[in-house]
Amino acid sequence: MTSTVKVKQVTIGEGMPKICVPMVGATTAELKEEAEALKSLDLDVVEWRVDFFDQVENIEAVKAALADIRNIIPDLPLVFTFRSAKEGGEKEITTEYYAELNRAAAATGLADIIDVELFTGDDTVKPLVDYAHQQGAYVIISNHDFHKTPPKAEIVSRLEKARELGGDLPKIALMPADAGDVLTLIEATYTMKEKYPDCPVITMSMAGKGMISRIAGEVFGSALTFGSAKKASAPGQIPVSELRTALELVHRSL
Ligand SMILES: O=C1C[C@@](O)(C(=O)O)C[C@@H](O)[C@@H]1O
Repeated sequence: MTSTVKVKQVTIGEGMPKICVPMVGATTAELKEEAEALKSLDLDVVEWRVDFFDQVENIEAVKAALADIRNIIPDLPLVFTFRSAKEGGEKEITTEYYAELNRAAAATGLADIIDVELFTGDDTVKPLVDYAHQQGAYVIISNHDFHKTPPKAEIVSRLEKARELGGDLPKIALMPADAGDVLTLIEATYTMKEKYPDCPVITMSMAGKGMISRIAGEVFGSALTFGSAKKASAPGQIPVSELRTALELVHRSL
């Protein structure tokens, strides 16, 4: 278990939360255009949301698009994410294909971090995490609920489970019904920070009410935050430049 995750020139889990921008293009042409546009933004990490890609069911096409993206942004840390429909993503695929897709991405060596959904099932998650590590990739183990925020103990237990399964970066994104739910997410984040200083976590409360959680990570213990470029991949994300300003404001006050 590492205490920070160092990817290329970026150390996640140290200092200001790192800004991650999702790429949501549907075609290779759109993805290339998006990757080009990212070069002029003040960001730290890029996430390819491959569930938006119209050829996601063709592994060779996915690998080719990954290589194209890599060519355009060779030096930026890249997260490979297939977000399933049940966790707020664009498409549903079989568990078998999910594992195959993520293994193929890890094997290319082009993605620095692979996002694996916690609730895919331990029998799939554990071997996938081990395989990604063997290929030299880090792993985010993630969970999303676009409808509600569970109690604090449940949030902590999911993040702990992600850590136990070998996730380098446990992650959870939850929808708040009210401001109390935002506090619950933040409290769970702080508990993880206190209990496991060796394990950076990524947390966010979504939509407008949850936005505060996307800028307060340095105080409460979330190591990475998602900002939008052209199109947000989840409710509550704010544009990268505003996000940087807010993170710097918090940072300077500490
Ligand atoms: O898991 C996450 C977090 C996220 O859902 C958000 O709320 O910012 C955005 C997704 O692209 C990413 O994979």
